[in-house]
Amino acid sequence: MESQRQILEGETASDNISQDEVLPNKSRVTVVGSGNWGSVAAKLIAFNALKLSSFHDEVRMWVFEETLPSGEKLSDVINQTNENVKYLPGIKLGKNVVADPDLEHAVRDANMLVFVTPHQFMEGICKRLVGKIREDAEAISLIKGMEVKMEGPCMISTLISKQLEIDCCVLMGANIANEIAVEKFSEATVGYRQNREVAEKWVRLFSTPSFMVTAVQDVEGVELCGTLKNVVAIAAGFVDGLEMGNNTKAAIMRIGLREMKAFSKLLFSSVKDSTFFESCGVADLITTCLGGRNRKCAEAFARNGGKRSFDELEAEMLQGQKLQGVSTAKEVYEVLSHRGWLELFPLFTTVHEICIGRHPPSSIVEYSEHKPK
Ligand SMILES: NC(=O)c1ccc[n+]([C@@H]2O[C@H](COP(=O)([O-])OP(=O)(O)OC[C@H]3O[C@@H](n4cnc5c(N)ncnc54)[C@H](O)[C@@H]3O)[C@@H](O)[C@H]2O)c1
Ligand SMILES: O=P(O)(O)OC[C@H](O)CO
Repeated sequence: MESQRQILEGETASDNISQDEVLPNKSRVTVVGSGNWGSVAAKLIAFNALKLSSFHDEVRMWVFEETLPSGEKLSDVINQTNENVKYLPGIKLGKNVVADPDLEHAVRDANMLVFVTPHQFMEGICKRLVGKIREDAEAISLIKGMEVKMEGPCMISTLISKQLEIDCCVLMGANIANEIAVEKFSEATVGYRQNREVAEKWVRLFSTPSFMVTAVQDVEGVELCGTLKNVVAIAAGFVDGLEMGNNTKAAIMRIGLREMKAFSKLLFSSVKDSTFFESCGVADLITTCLGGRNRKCAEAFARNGGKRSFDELEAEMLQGQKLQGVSTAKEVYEVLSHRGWLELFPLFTTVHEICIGRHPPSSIVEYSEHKPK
C-alpha cells in the first residue's frame, strides 16, 4: 500500500501504477464535481482513502475546466498546488487528490462515484456518463436539488440511478463546506434505500474525527430535507435583509420546516418523521438559515428592494459558486401548481413569487394570512 511518507514527500498516487495489480479489490473513488463542497468532500475522502486499507489511495476529482485570470487551467493549478484556488482557497486537499478535467476518464476506473455539482448540471453530466462507468459502480449524491419533469418531480439520486442504472445513496446535513474544510465539528446523514452494508461503506468513506456521519433508511426524506431547506433559507435571507429580527426568522424557519415535512410526505408516504431530527433535517435548516449562501444573497436581494436580480447578485457575491434555492423554489412551485397544492404551501409559494418579482420581499410575512386550515 502507498504510504503516508510517499504522499507527504510529494509522490502522488497516480505515479504508483502497480497498486491495482497488487490489491485488485480496493475500492476506487471518483468525486464528480469540484466546487466549494466538492473540494471539501474530496479532502475528507482523501484523508480516509489513505487511512483505510479497503480504499485505493488515489482519489480522482472531475474538474469542470476553466481558465483562471492568470491564464492557467484550474485543473493544472489544483494538481500543482494541491489546492482548489478558486472554490476552496487556502486549503490543502491531500496529495492523493488528482484533478481530472476529462469526465469520462475521471470515472472510468472508479467503483464508488460521489456526485457533487450544482443540481442544474446533473442531467447533462448523467447523459455523458451513460455506458462510461464500471458495471459494479455505486453512487452517492451530495447534491441538494431536484428536477421537475413532465411526469413530476425527480430527485437527483433518482436521476443518477435511472440514467446510469446504479444504486445511489445520498449524503446531506448541516454542512457549510468552509467550516468542514477547517475541521470544525459537524454531522451528516447518509440516506439509503435498502442495502445497509453499502450505506456503511459510504459512512466509513466520509467519517473523520470531526465529521460524524450516521445512516438512515430514508433516501427520499434525507434528500428532500437537503433540497427544500434551500427554499426556506431564501425566506430567512429576506427576513434578514428587511431587519425583521430573530423572532420573525425563527417563525419562518418553523413554518418552513412544517412545509418541508408536509411536502416530503405528500410526495413520498415512506418519508419518516425521525429524519427531520437528523443532521439533514432541522440542523441543516438552522445552519443554512444562519450562514449559507442562499441566505446571504436573499438578504442582499431584500436590501435592494428586489431591484437587483438573483443572477446578478450570485455572480457578484459568489464568484462562480452557485445558488440552489432560487431554482429549487421555482421547481417546487411547478409541482405545487401542477398538483393544485399552492394554497397548502404559502411559504414555498411566496418565496418563488418574490424571487420572480411578483411580490415585494416584505410579503414573506404576509403569507400567513393565507395559512392553510
Ligand atoms: N458549498 C456548501 O457549503 C455545500 C454544502 C453542502 C451541500 N452543498 C451542495 O453541493 C452541491 C455542489 O455545490 P458546491 O458548493 O460544491 O459548488 P459551488 O457552488 O461552489 O461551485 C459551482 C461548481 O459548478 C461548476 N460548474 C459551473 N458550470 C458548470 C457546468 N456547465 N457543468 C458542470 N459544472 C459546472 C463549477 O466549476 C464549480 O465547480 C450543491 O447542490 C450544493 O447545494 C454545498
Ligand atoms: O451555502 P448554501 O446556502 O448553499 O448552503 C450550504 C449547505 O447546504 C449547508 O448545509
